[in-house]
Amino acid sequence: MIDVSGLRKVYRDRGREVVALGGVDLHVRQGEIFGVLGQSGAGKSTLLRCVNLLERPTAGTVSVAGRELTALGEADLRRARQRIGMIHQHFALLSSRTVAGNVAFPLEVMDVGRAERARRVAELLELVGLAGKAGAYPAQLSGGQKQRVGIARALAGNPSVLLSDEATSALDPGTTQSILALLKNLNRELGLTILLITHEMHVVKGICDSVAVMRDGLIEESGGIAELIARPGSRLAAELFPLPDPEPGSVTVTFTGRADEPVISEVVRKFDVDVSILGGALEEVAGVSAGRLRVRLTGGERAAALDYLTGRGLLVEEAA
Ligand SMILES: Nc1ncnc2c1ncn2[C@@H]1O[C@H](COP(=O)(O)OP(=O)(O)OP(=O)(O)O)[C@@H](O)[C@H]1O
Repeated sequence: MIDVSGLRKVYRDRGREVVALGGVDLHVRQGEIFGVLGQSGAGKSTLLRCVNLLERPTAGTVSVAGRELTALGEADLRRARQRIGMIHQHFALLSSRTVAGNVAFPLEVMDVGRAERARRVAELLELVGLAGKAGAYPAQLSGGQKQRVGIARALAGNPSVLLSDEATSALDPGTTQSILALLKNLNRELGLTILLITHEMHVVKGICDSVAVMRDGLIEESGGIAELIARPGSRLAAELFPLPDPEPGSVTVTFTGRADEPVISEVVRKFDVDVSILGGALEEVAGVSAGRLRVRLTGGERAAALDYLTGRGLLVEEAA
């Protein structure tokens, strides 16, 4: 649905070149929620703004829903952008317009007639749970309600893709959860593809199917969440399950979706090893439980026990 290839963006800042994107490839499948995770300055906002060409890339191509945006002239690009919604950290609402007026704004730009506009605004406000707030002004709304208006406005043009620029970063934890739940619902019910950028792991954990980890203008790793966690040396796994540096001889076992299988008691029984637990963490990620356990295995048939764990589909990493 979104294909980004060889994307570079170089800013010129007081005679100096800043490489914000150093050659980024990204593939977001139709109907998925894809998170781009990274620290401040990693290049996330630049990447998002290049996807709808608010920012012109220095090099590379961007295609959305089968159209190469980087090949379009301004008029075609404006039309293509109507099918790409965007929501912002600080909502970007017009303070002089009511909730209904804000949601109607893109429909006015698209020349949608008055009656159809009113019907569509009512439908969108219902969809985001704000049916009773049509006449309120942004200053009279909570942060979560403002973001719901932002989401309704972003959906006005029936987009196939929604871009989210740190949409929950200005919200408290409870409100964040309700906005994430709304985004997940829209993704499921409308088949909306969502590309979101965030510096918050709990956003990724809560709703993303796939993730790319960015640093210094490059993607360090990307893929389905369960697949990434199971990849040796995964940065995502290290951030999700922070454990101290491994002691020599210790073993780190990473698992997804099998927390209730008694594998540890099995290896103790089958291979006569002693298992000491040194640390561990368990999380619900993308709807499945996943975790990391740091253990020391001694005695018995240690090597066979490790092979058995690998054979059961667990990632087994032994510290030298
Ligand atoms: N208009 C600009 N002019 C010059 N440099 C810029 C401009 N916009 C961004 N940069 C630089 O590009 C790099 C990437 O910035 P970007 O805002 O994309 O990162 P980010 O990961 O979104 O960070 P944050 O979460 O803090 O917004 C940074 O070094 C930033 O200083």
